[in-house]
Amino acid sequence: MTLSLSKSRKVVIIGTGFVGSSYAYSLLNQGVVNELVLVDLNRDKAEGEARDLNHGMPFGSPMKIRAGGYDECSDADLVVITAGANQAPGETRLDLVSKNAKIFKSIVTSIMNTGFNGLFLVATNPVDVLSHVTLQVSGLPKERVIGSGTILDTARFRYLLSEHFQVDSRNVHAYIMGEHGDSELPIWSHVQIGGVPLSRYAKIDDVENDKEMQDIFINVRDAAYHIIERKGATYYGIGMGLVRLTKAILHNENSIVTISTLLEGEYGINDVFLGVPAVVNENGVRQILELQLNESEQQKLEKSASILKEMTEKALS
Ligand SMILES: NC(=O)C1=CN([C@@H]2O[C@H](COP(=O)(O)OP(=O)(O)OC[C@H]3O[C@@H](n4cnc5c(N)ncnc54)[C@H](O)[C@@H]3O)[C@@H](O)[C@H]2O)C=CC1
Ligand SMILES: CC(=O)C(=O)O
Repeated sequence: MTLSLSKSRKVVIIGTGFVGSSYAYSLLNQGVVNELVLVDLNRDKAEGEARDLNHGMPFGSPMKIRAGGYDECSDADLVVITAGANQAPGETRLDLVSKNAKIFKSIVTSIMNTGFNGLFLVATNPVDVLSHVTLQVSGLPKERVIGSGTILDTARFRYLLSEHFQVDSRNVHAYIMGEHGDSELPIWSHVQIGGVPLSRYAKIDDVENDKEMQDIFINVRDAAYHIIERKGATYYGIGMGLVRLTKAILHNENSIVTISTLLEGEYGINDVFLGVPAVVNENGVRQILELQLNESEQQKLEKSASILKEMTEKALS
């Protein structure tokens, strides 16, 4: 169902490559915003995408789509950053840090110079580190800088569990937390199918050490590598994940989603962006959910945080 948009909602996408254009296409299909502006270093690319998307308008919901410059950010509700380098086959997300941190410092400065006073949603990798760079350069309150974090990994996890157990993925409740990357972790202790804890549903005593469950997690963690080897990039899943977050924000949904946000003592971790479940609404991150993790999950989360902290310190220096 398409929601009626009584309130004007303007989104600017910075970077109209695979991810930015997939997000735009998904926004048009789901009728989430009134106004969408596409900005790219390659102005022709943004212009071409805007024209192509506009030709789908009679099949979607009425909205305004155009290519533009940074000045369009001055009255935007949400700026979504998908600009920068993506991984070559075999490259990790963290390998992109120096290239993309430099690009981000310039992009975020240009946006703030327009007087922008909305929310940032960051998808470029390494997303946790670049969300922190965005927070620092923008000077905005922390709740207004959101990274897509582990929203995609969580979706992959729910999908693979749903395939394994042959249950609709919307009835599988599960979280991937930590880095959007190699040190991420599955929160097995909180996986539920239709409200039934996984160990009970699947009759597995030690879920965390079960070979089939471990294989599912490895396929989640390594999904991007598998796709990049085959088609060069991933973009549909994250495009839809970004729309989910856009709806949570602009429609003030108070939804619980796994995003990257600055931790200040939650889970005993300080001053690092990482993926956690949080309540998101039109003001941004309202509240981080503090799940009761078991000892092994807590240790893995702390390890992931320490890897990100080291990378972030380098990127911010
Ligand atoms: N967070 C997530 O779950 C995911 C993140 N990604 C990340 O998204 C990013 C983008 O990936 P793709 O779209 O595949 O790359 P792409 O190469 O197709 O597109 C990047 C776009 O950014 C533009 N760009 C570069 N510098 C710019 C600047 N200073 N200002 C404006 N535009 C600029 C380029 O012209 C290009 O159009 C990568 O870092 C990738 O790793 C990709 C998939 C999932
Ligand atoms: C590329 C990337 O971050 C992903 O597909 O998870």
